[in-house]
Amino acid sequence: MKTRSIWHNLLRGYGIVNRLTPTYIPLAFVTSFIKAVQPFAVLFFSARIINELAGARDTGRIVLYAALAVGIGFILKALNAVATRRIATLNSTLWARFYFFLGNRYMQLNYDQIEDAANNELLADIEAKTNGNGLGILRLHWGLPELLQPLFELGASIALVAGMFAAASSHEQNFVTSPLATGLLFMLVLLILPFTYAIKKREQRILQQAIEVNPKANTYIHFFGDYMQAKNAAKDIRLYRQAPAIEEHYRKSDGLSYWYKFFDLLGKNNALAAAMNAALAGSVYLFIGLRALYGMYPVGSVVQYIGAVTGAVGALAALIGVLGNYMTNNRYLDLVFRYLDLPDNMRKTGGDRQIPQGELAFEFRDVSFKYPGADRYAIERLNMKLHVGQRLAIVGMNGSGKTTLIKLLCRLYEPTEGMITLNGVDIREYDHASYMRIFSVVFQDFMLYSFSLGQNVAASESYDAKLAEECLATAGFGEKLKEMQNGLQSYLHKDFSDDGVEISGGEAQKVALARALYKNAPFVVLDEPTAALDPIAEFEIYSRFHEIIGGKTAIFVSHRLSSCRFCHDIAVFHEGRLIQRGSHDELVGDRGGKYAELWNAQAQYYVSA
Ligand SMILES: Nc1ncnc2c1ncn2[C@@H]1O[C@H](COP(=O)(O)OP(=O)(O)OP(=O)(O)O)[C@@H](O)[C@H]1O
Repeated sequence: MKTRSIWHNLLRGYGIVNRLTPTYIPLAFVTSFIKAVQPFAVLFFSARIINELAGARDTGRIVLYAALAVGIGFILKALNAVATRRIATLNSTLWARFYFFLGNRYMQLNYDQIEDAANNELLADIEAKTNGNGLGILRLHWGLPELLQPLFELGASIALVAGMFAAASSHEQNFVTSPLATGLLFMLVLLILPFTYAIKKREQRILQQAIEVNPKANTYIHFFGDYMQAKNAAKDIRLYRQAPAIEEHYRKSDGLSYWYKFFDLLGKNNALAAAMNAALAGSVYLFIGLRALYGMYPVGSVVQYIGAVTGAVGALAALIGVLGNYMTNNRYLDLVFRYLDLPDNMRKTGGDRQIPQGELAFEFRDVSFKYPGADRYAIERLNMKLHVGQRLAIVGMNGSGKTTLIKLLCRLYEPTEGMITLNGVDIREYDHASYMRIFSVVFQDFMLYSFSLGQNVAASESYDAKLAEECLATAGFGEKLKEMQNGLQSYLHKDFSDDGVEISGGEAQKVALARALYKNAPFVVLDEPTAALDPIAEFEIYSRFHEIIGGKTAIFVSHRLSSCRFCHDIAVFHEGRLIQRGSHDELVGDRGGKYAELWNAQAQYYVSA
């Protein structure tokens, strides 16, 4: 994929830095300016003081220069301290803000984009390059003072060295004092720059190899870093002795040899740069010293010009390095922008129709669906109607397409062929957000977050406590709630509170059910809602199922066929096809049918020997 121009990426990247840490850019300008100018201000006044000492010796002036040097130095230092403190706070929060920014984008992606491995790999790559190597947006953030400071230093050096040229024209006595000699000195300075450029370029090439040598290296480190500490992996790690396998992956994934090469080169380059700088500084001292001997400059100006010329060279070398960094970083900025520019399918396909008032009826019209990259249909030519108030149970063997059907209904995926309609209109024509409001779903792999119980039930920061308690009681969590010291305010898990409560899998399922009830949507979809419940809790839920669901429509996926009996209507799926539909008695009566086969297979465990 083509990398976008560095200017485009820089502008967009700094736009993001500004959005994440709004005062950072002006503060970076202030601190860089102060840091750059401060030594030159001291240099300037020191030169004036020496000139006075060597010349007119006017005490008043000397005191004035000293006072100005100290006063300006003090003001600059104080300003710098304030700005630097603020910058340090912003630096420490940027990382978190950036991850929140990436996470927010992730939440906006369409579900099929999340299940797309390429998108996940892209995100892992961005996180790894950001976290492991400080590249991408973070690099722009850290890099700004590195860019600005030498720019200001260059400006200040040029301002201080200007007098050197003015003096040159009026003092020509010999070669040393001639303008040609000034020109040669600058040629020497300019000659060093291409060397510096070549050195930095090589450094950047090796750095890039080190970063790219094993594109998965950081992804592995990231993944295993999380996995090794994941609470829900702890049991498997111990029982399947996964630690050696993890170590092996870690070992394979390291690209250390390139890093050694990079640091080795960096050391050599630094030594070479130091030698070049020393040679240059020597030449500058000699040149300016000789000119002072010929009376071309007052002695104080020697200090000023030497400081300014060497400062300018240092600033130029630093700028070359920083620009190299920016160029290397461009491809990592591109990764971030590729991720941010992933198409917004969810909004694009959503029309703006509002959900009709009154009765709602869904229809699957010849719907087929294949997961991206799959060669087999997960749902094939499905024709099915669903009316308000209906209780539909969906049964079938593992992998028969039950959960996929729910994902299609909830618009997490779009049909590959055919369409799903609501009151005769393609569901894609409805406004996405209002469409989502008509479903309360409990998925098999539901998630609760480590916030308070009440916030979990309401899925929001604030909640109606009475309603939350009622829903919890209806879902069978009433007794447990009474035991919880802080009631609805009890935190689940200990991530955010030491008093957090650990709940069992079945209790969590009850909370998830309460969350679905709290939402009070007209369609309730329950995918294996009682798989983790004990037999008594399960019996309670099913015996009160009609009371719990009320006038709502319920779609209910379960492997426990006995719990489907209360549904008016049972749909049997097999290999992605709807193969039977009817009441329990009708389906059991069809002795050669799949339902009877599943029913009999399950029933035999309950028949006493
Ligand atoms: N994200 C996915 N990508 C590719 N294929 C998938 C994905 N999710 C499910 N499948 C495949 O689609 C088919 C139907 O899966 P689905 O989850 O709908 O089955 P299910 O009837 O709900 O199964 P179970 O009873 O085990 O929950 C299976 O063959 C499964 O392997």
